[in-house]
Amino acid sequence: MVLPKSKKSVGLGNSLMNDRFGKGKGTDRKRASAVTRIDHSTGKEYITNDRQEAAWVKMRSVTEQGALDEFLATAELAGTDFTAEKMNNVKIIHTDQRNPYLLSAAEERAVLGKQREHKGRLTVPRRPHWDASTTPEELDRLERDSFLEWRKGLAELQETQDLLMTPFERNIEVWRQLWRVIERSDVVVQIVDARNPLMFRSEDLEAYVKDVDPKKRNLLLINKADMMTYAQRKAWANYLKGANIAYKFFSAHLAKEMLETQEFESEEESEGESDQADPSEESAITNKDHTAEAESEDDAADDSAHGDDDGEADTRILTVDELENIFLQYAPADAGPDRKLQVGLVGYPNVGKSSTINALIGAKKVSVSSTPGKTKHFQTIHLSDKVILCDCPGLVFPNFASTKAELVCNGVLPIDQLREYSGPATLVARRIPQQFLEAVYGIQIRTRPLEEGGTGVPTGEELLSAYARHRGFMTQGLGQPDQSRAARYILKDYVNGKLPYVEPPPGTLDPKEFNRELYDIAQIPAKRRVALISAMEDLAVEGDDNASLLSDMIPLPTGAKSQRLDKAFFKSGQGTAGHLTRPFNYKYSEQGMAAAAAGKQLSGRKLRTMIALEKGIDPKDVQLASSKKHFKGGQKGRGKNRGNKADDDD
Ligand SMILES: Nc1nc2c(ncn2[C@@H]2O[C@H](COP(=O)(O)OP(=O)(O)OP(=O)(O)O)[C@@H](O)[C@H]2O)c(=O)[nH]1
Repeated sequence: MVLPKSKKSVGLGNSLMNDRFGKGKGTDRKRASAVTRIDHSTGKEYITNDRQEAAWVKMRSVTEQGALDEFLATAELAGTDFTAEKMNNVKIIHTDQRNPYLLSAAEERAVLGKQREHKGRLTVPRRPHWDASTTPEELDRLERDSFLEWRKGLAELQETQDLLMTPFERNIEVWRQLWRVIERSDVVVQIVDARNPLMFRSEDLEAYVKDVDPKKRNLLLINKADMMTYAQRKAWANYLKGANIAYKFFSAHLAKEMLETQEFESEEESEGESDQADPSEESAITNKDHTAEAESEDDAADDSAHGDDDGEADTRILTVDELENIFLQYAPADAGPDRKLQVGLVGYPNVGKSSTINALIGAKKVSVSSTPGKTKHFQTIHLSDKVILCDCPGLVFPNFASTKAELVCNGVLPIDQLREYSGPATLVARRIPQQFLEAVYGIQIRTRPLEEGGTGVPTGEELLSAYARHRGFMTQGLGQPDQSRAARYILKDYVNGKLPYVEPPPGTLDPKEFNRELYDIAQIPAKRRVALISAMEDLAVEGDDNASLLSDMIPLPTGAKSQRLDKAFFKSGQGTAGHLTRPFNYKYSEQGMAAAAAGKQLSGRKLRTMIALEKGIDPKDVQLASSKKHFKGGQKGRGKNRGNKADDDD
């Protein structure tokens, strides 16, 4: 039987035609406006009825293109008819040739070797040379030609070497913004994510900055440094110094928190002046030597070192003021007193560029507004009478990647459009210790026993199934755990740092050992921490009272102690998925913990143990004040503790 063709059905051919030429384009004169274009091969003008693209369409980031889109875009860039282009210049590259799953150790070594060999070809496109005699049309043509050459070079590298690359920016308009930012900046700051600084760094961008003008300076700003332990910062600092890379650690998150604390404290101070505070309400729980004065001293120490342990310059996480001072050190020596320093900020999407700029301008109370004029797409922000920030759109640089799973986990490939999730989930299951995953989510991951061929590490599927079952995510029909939905949640938690993992610097460091400290009990959401401690106390685990590393507290699943602990911890009613808001250095306030404990009706003894664990002191030294009213009506707490929503379910 032949089914009548629905009028609404859209075949591939139709959709391509609509996509390319638009429905009714050409016939509907009202919608189509005549545009004069230049045929770049002849230099002659011609009229086309293409709709004029809005500025945002031109600026839209193009990273992953299907073969056909890539082909059409290349033809358009070449300014020639695409049928002719097809015969001459364009080869359709299958960017998906590489195995998107994980690599074996041997494969990874081979890939890394090949990447090293071809590293020099990972270039950013250069703006061709131009001078006063170059007409805008000539420059446009030159730029397009050289951009096309650049794309061909990278396509060839991908094709002939079978190397997986980042989905680098393919829209010339975005690169044009970068060119302008580089041309006008005295210092170009590459913002990278602390969890994998080198992955987000473009070495060639630094070379390009120097090509444009040797007087220009480069700085690698390692943002999200709050996600690293001190030892991790130290290891990276040693590596970067050894490689002669100018770097600084920063955390837009901590900077924002510090700003809020300052605002809150100044509000409190002004309130306090008119209304004398009741000293008994200052702190409901204190330990013997942790008085209000001591606390303010602690705050000051915290502030000055900005979460740093010893204030060492190499590992220090800068405050906004310090960052601005560093910028000023890069001011050209020959600049006159009236000339403002121009600081270009570039980086991949999601590395925290906006957050960094917001922290900088937040401290200055500057409102963001773009300077009208030629600089339509990148923003210029007058930070002070000495510094102008130039904010470039986030863009993906050409870089190698070993697998697609890595690109997903680094936040370079979007999670919502993901179809293959088992590779990235396996990477998460390999990187984050099973005990930590179980404690964070309140799940129990059933792994295949060693004697049946299990490896002792959960597979991606085992992790996803456990999570899906726990959250009640089931597929329609067969009612199997909905792994794909579970993957979206877990991968987002990984990308936003709730499941912490920092890549070690290249060398011999073992990633497991490098990250061990990250899986600290302080990382577990408050609710689950209470349950965990409660379980420990029920079992009276001896000698572990002051242990805070989860890996110390919960031995390998095969251990007898662990099985007992698991049972107690996972007893019914303990499991709701919880979340961390801050992955590292996150100290719950005493008030916050007490509130969580009050919700759980914890005994004073357990609460004391919990606080002792948190503070690394003897439980006997913890004093509990009786005041419960402090916890009523939400915890305003001290500024330092605001935003402790660590245990929210989603
Ligand atoms: N832990 C932590 N998270 C951060 C920090 N800075 C930014 N983030 C988070 O990283 C994510 C991306 O931050 P944005 O500032 O939007 O990143 P961006 O680079 O401007 O991204 P685009 O606008 O896409 O270019 C957000 O979820 C931020 O909350 C930081 O210092 N520490």
